[in-house]
Amino acid sequence: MENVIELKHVDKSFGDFHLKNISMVVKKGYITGFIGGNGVGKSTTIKLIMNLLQPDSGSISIFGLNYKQYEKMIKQRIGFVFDENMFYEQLTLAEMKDIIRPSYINWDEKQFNHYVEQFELPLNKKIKSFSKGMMMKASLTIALSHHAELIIMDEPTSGLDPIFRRELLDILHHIMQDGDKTIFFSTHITTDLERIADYITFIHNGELIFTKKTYEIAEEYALVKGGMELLDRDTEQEFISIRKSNAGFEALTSNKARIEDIFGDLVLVERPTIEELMFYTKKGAK
Ligand SMILES: Nc1ncnc2c1ncn2[C@@H]1O[C@H](COP(=O)(O)OP(=O)(O)OP(=O)(O)O)[C@@H](O)[C@H]1O
Repeated sequence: MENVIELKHVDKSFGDFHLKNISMVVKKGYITGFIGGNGVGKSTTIKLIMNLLQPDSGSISIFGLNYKQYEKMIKQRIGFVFDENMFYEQLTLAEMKDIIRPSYINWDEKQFNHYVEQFELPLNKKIKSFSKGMMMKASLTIALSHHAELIIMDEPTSGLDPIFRRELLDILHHIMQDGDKTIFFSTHITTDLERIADYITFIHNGELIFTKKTYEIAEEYALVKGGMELLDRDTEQEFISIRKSNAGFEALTSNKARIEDIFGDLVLVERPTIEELMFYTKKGAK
């Protein structure tokens, strides 16, 4: 399976913040969701992947190519969708398109018109009058009109209402039918991932926790609930983190099978949501 994005031992520091020894891959033909709490390094990683920042050490390759020699070639093949407005607000979408079009060898006017129609975007209204949802659709239209093979999105669903979020996820799902495309997107909204992500990459405090197939997470991780009498110094070591209360404990494990061996049916073993996974991992790291 081809890796569209590959980071090897990437480090990047800003003052107190360190992105530490990140090695990760994004596989071709899949949707990978990129999760982590506030300020853990998601945008920094995306900027490194886009060559908007350079790593202090380590290497980054996109489509197997490095930015030093092949920047132009790589950028032709990426569609970058920000959560911020990246257009000139005083222009209309038609005018903006005329500025962007010459930069792309593969620009496809028919495709542009197709998405403008599908997304019901006004061509002749100033972009400053666009809602956040319209802006997102415009951004995606541009990415799809130059036949980007890799679509990278930083928080595409933040600030969108639930109906539009769902619509956007459907659009992304539809884009994937093409087979050649790869989507990498960061989000805080974990239910979005449960809906469409094939892989999940999780970072915390500048460190990569894992990249896993979404369904594997449910197989390996478990939320375990039981009585306090089951916990002692040894059994506590089996968990990533534990929340204790008068009613008993609730804890996260990354080794569901082992917990089942140790506790049998003395505990309740449930499938964690991605939100619970993030919550307990953060707690465990403290
Ligand atoms: N250009 C910069 N100069 C200095 N510090 C920066 C710069 N960019 C990011 N940081 C710091 O690096 C850390 C990680 O930021 P980053 O934007 O990557 O996090 P994030 O995971 O995307 O967070 P959020 O989900 O809140 O957007 C933060 O502490 C931030 O303040």
